[in-house]
Formats: sequence, C-alpha cells, structure tokens
Amino acid sequence: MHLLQVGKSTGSTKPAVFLDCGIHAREWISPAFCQWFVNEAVTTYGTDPEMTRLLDEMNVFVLPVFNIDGYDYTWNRDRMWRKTRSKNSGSSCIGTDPNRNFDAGWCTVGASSNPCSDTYCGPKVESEIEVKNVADFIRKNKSTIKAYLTIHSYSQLLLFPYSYTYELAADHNELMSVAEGAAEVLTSLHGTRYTSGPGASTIYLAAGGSDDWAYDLGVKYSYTFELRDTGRYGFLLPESQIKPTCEETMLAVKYIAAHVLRNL
Ligand SMILES: Nc1ncc(C[C@H](C[SeH])C(=O)O)cc1Cl
Ligand SMILES: [Zn+2]
Ligand SMILES: [Zn+2]
Ligand SMILES: [Zn+2]
Repeated sequence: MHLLQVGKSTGSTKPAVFLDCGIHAREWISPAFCQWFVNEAVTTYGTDPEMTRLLDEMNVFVLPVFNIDGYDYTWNRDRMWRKTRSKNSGSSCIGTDPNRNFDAGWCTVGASSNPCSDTYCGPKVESEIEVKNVADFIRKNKSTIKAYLTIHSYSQLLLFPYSYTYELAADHNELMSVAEGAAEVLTSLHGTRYTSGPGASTIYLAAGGSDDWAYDLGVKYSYTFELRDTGRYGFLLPESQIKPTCEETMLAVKYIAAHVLRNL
C-alpha cells in the first residue's frame, strides 16, 4: 500500500489530515479523486492561497487506493466487486467488506457474518491486512491526525459518525454544521446536491466502518463522502463526469480542512 505524504516537510509533528480512497473496489470515482487531490495540491501550492495555507500548516496523508487487490479485480475480472480478495477458510466465497472490518461496534448491525455476503464483517476485527495497516498508522499518528476523510460512491452524501448507532455523536452539532457548509460550497460549482448527516439516519445503520472507528479513537473531524451520482450510472459514472466531480469535491475537502485549521 502506498501512502503519500503531501506537505512541506516529512516526519514533522504538524497537524494532519488522513484521506483514503478506493476502500470499496467498484467505486472508481474515489481513487480518481485522490489522484486529483494530489495533482491539485502539487500544482496549486504557491498560487492558490487556501491550498498554500493548508500545506504550510498541515500534512495531508493520502492513500490513493486502499483496497488494491479488489480494485485490480474490478479492472480484470468483475467490475462490480466491492470487498477485499482475501481467502475465507471454510468457504469458497472470497473477501471481506473492509468498511465492516474496523473495531467500531464490529459486526453488530448492518453487516453479515456470511463470507459470501458483500457486507461480510470478516472473521475478526482488522482481519484484513489493508484495514490493519491503516488502523495501525492512524493509531500511531493519532496525536497529529485531526481529520479523517474516506471517499466512496455513490449517492451524493456527506456522512459523519455514527453509523453503528442512532445515538448522536458528542460533536454532532459541529460536525453537522461543517458538513452543511462543505456541501453548500460543493453545490456552488456545478449545482450537485448533497445530503449531510450521521450515517445511521442518512444512509443505513451499519457497524465496523472506518469513520466511526477514527472518531471513537479521537479524530473529531471524521467524514465519509459518497460521491456522484444518485443512481443513474451509479458505480459506472461516465468519464465525462470525473473532472466536474473531482472539482466540486475539492471545494468540500478544502472547506473542511480550513475549518480544522481554524480550530486547531
Ligand atoms: N461507518 C460507515 N460509514 C459509511 C458507510 C457507507 C458506505 C457506503 Se459504500 C458503506 O456502506 O460502507 C458505512 C459505514 Cl459502516
Ligand atoms: Zn463504499
Ligand atoms: Zn457507497
Ligand atoms: Zn467544472
């Protein structure tokens, strides 16, 4: 797994944002966005004031493709694959849903203990090496990581904790207002409409997700993006929509990062 560090200096104790893409293999617009983000960062640093400030004051860790084996599988075998490609002992079914494999109410709701299910929670917490690697990194750097952003598709949603319970997060009001502000600036570019809210009530009750786990670890600004569209093309978003989707998502990510900076 290749984790990129976008920022002025390596190994510093500067506050950081962790951004991951491609946790679900078929959500191709997600890795496209991480690529876009890195390109925007390196090409607009020094000219765009917001990006310059962001990269001067913070480090941004970017994991362009979280679920590498699954992503490759969608290119070469099954375009609609979602999970990892790990072997499940005692079953001929392959893979675990990496977004049900984190230690956050693991396998209690909205996940399956059937290895053949697309939302299989895995044989145990962090059974997937990809999940363990990300969890280990964030645990190790939790004193500097101030925001966790994980990019998915589709539905046009900006979700935040919790998904594993209907209980409101301690920081619900702040997380909601930041999400609404981010969604508004996103809409301002091409008119794309987003819904903001806690995962449980906004999409579905589900446990083991990375955003809930990061939030409970202490990463306050923890968001899941569900990018375009709302179902017309779904995971098969046309190539013509990659650029506009990335442009508008960029605005939302910069909005959240600016809020984090103001509240360090
Ligand atoms: N904590 C979470 N946050 C967001 C979601 C929605 C994504 C959308 Se593809 C998923 O189903 O894994 C699911 C969970 Cl469990
Ligand atoms: Zn997803
Ligand atoms: Zn999704
Ligand atoms: Zn545009």
